[in-house]
Amino acid sequence: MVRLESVSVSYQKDLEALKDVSLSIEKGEFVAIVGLSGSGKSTLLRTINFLTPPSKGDVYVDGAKISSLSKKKLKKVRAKIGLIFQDYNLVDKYSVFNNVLLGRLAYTHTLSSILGLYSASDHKLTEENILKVGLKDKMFQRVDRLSGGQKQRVSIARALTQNPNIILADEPVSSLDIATAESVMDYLVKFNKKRQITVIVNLHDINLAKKYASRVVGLRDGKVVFDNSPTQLTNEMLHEIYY
Ligand SMILES: Nc1ncnc2c1ncn2[C@@H]1O[C@H](COP(=O)(O)OP(=O)(O)OP(=O)(O)O)[C@@H](O)[C@H]1O
Repeated sequence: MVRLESVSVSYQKDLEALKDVSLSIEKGEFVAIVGLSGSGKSTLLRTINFLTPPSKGDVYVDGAKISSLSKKKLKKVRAKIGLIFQDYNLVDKYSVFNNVLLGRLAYTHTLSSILGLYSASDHKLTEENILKVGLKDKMFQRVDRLSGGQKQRVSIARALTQNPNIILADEPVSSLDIATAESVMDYLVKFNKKRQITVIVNLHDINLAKKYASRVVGLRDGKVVFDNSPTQLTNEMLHEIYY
């Protein structure tokens, strides 16, 4: 489903953010990427959808080598990858409904999207996904009036509206208190299990990674130093990743 073959990323000469990373992630996995600040977690996620091109190595998504794709084909691959960010990335002045509807953007003709012309099935899907994240009563409220946890549920609903095969989430719960963070993680796990969506999530909090992920990848200075089940995260391994 997602394969990185000897991927390195350099932002500047003599500074590699990722160093020879090879990973293979199968459909339906729930993978947490952990590591210190600056270890390369965001770079790894951005490399998967080609927002950051690798300077060496290859990335494959659903069997397609993404560096070789035409613009049109890359857009198609990206349409199937939902993105969730720490700062939600919502349009503040839009309602919950209109933010979630934006998940259909990649499938909509540019002119139609400018004119706000989405199909009846897009509207239906949007409504269904808002209900699935428990925001029925907020459907037509502006998102800037919502709490952080509610905003993150809107961005999950928007990602779902893409009908994604993969969700990439970059520190999705770092701004939230622990109870709210867990409720957001519960939603991610629910959709991972129910719809077999592959979830790859960067997490600061190792306890959340242990609790929710089926696999943990530990990065240190751009290298993979751990790749196993969370049950294998011994003190020695934590030391390897963090100290
Ligand atoms: N756009 C950029 N230009 C130059 N250097 C960058 C850029 N983005 C990241 N880096 C550098 O690449 C390295 C990895 O950064 P990255 O953001 O991937 O780490 P991270 O593990 O996600 O960190 P954090 O947990 O703080 O978000 C760091 O040394 C960082 O300074």
